[in-house]
Parts: sequence; structure tokens; C-alpha cells
Amino acid sequence: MNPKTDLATPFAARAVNLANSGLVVLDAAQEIVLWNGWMVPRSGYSAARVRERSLFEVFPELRGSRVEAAVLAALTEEVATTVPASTGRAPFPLRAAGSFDGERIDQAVSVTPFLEDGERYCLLEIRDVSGAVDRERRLLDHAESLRARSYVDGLTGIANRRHFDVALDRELRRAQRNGGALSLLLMDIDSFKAYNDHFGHQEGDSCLSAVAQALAGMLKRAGDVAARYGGEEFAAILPDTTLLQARVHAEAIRAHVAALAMPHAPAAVRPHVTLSIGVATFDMDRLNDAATLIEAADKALYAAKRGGRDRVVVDGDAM
Ligand SMILES: Nc1nc2c(ncn2[C@@H]2O[C@H](COP(=O)(O)OP(=O)(O)OP(=O)(O)O)[C@@H](O)[C@H]2O)c(=O)[nH]1
Repeated sequence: MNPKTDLATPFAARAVNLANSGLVVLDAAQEIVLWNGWMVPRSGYSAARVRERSLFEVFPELRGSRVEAAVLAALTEEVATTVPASTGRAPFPLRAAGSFDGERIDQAVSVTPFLEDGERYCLLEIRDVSGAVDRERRLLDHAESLRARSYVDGLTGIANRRHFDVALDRELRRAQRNGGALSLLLMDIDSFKAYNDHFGHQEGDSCLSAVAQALAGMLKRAGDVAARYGGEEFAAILPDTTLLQARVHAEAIRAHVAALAMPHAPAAVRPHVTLSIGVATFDMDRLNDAATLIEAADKALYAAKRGGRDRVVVDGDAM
């Protein structure tokens, strides 16, 4: 048998041409001695057109690629290699059968050396893995969107409690490292039970969204985080903000929400929707972890409620 001219039998040739993957055999000079039927409609080259031409002359773009490295390893050192489908460009310019301007199909390429009559050859098998790569991309996209959604509050669209916990932990560690100022605001809509009772739960939800948007709009620095902390309770993490600055900012947020003049229930302290706000600041000796910082802000918030609502109380004032 002369492998450079034909397959041993028409039966074997038929099977090779029916294979559902690309089969290409190169001789020691990297010339194509076999090019099966699968390759023809996907490359646009018939077997006659490529036979006895160098693979790298037919596809110059393979020069310097992982496929070229695999072919050299096979023909010089008899090393077999599989080049998996990577996220980069597919190595061979192959497209779905019959479409010459469509997208390249994703490919996994195996290169296997073998000896025949004392001469070296290598077999390239090219599999279309577009389906698997597509599925993997879709799964990754889906996982990414789930991950993003799991940090967002479904009702208001701002950060949720989980996001808050992660962000506070990160900022606390940063403040501990740099000795930086870090302030925490806990905010609660006043008499919100009365709001729900008067306007209904759905209007209550709209009110929560409006307050969340107003709060988010007041936090302009890149590191600031506005979060929905609980039912009608919100939190703001303000890195690099001293207690004094945080008090000023909390007062601005309180005034901004009051100025929205959203009508409140008759039973509320004001005719419009208001916030009570508690403020605490990281302190290396006393408020140096999440639990104690939150507790201090919560105590200040409680003092704001007791003091008549629609006000800001700062940790320390509350003592
Ligand atoms: N519409 C709506 N209401 C909620 C949600 N989460 C919590 N609430 C309501 O918020 C109200 C909170 O009421 P309370 O904790 O008694 O406090 P309050 O009426 O706001 O009074 P103060 O906080 O003391 O000013 C409850 O009636 C909850 O049902 C929500 O997601 N949507």
C-alpha cells in the first residue's frame, strides 16, 4: 500500500469519509496525504486541492499556533497532543458545512504520531465542539447573572443584606489596615406600619423603592454602599468618612427624603415620609468589628426613634 496515494480499500476509504470529524494525515514533511470528506464542505478545499501541499501553506495562520507546536512534537518526538477548544479563536478556518462567511466552528484538535513502513506520519482529528462550547458559555453567563442577582435586593434594586455584609467586612478590614475612618448609617422609615395600613402593602413597596433610590442617589463616592438592611430598614457604608462628616451626610439624606414630600398616613409623626438615622464610626479600640459597629448604629437609631423620629442620632449622643 502506498499511503501517499490511497487508502488500502474502498471500504476503509468510505468509512474515513463518513467519519463525523475532520481526519487529516501529514507526512514527515508536513504535507497532507489524507483529507477526509468531513473537511471538504467545512474548509472549502477538496482532497485533490490540498493533497501533497504543506498544511501550513494551505493554512498559513496555523504558523505559531498550538496546532503547529503539536504537529512538530508528533513528527519529531512522536508525542501525542490534544489541543482543547479554548475561548480564543478556533485554529482552523472551518465553518458550518456550506456556509463560507459564518462563524468559525469551535474545535478540539488531537494530534497522534504513527509509523508506517519506517516513515513518520501524524493524524490530526478535528472535532466540532461548538455545541459544548455554546452550552458552557450559556452556563457561565447564567451563573454570572445568578451571582449578580444574589447580591441585589429584588424589590428596590439596591444592594441586599448579603452584599452589605460582604462590603462592611471588606471595608472594616481596609480601615483596620490603614487606620482609616469608616462610618455606618442605619436608617428606618418612620411609622411604616401605619403607612402600609393606610395605603396598602403595594403602595408600601413603592415607597420603599422610592426611598431606596433617593438614598442611592445621595451616595456618590465609588466606595459608598447603599443597602436594604431589612424590611423597611436601610444601611449606608461610608468609607473614609469621619463621625462628624457622617453626621452631616446623614442629615442631608434625612432632609432629602423629607423633601420628597411623599404623603404619609394620618397616624405618622409628619404628614410626609421621614427617616430616622443612627450613625456610628469605626474605632480601633471599641467599634472594631461588624457586630459592635452595627450594634452602636442600631442603638443610635433607636435613640432617634425614641427622641421623636425624623432625626439623626450619632453614636455617643445616644449615651
Ligand atoms: N410594604 C412593605 N412593608 C414592609 C416590608 N418589610 C417590612 N414592612 C413593614 O414595615 C413595618 C415596620 O413596622 P414597625 O417595625 O412596627 O415600625 P414602624 O411602623 O416603621 O414604626 P417606627 O419604626 O417605630 O417608626 C411593618 O408593618 C412591616 O410589615 C416590605 O417589604 N414591604
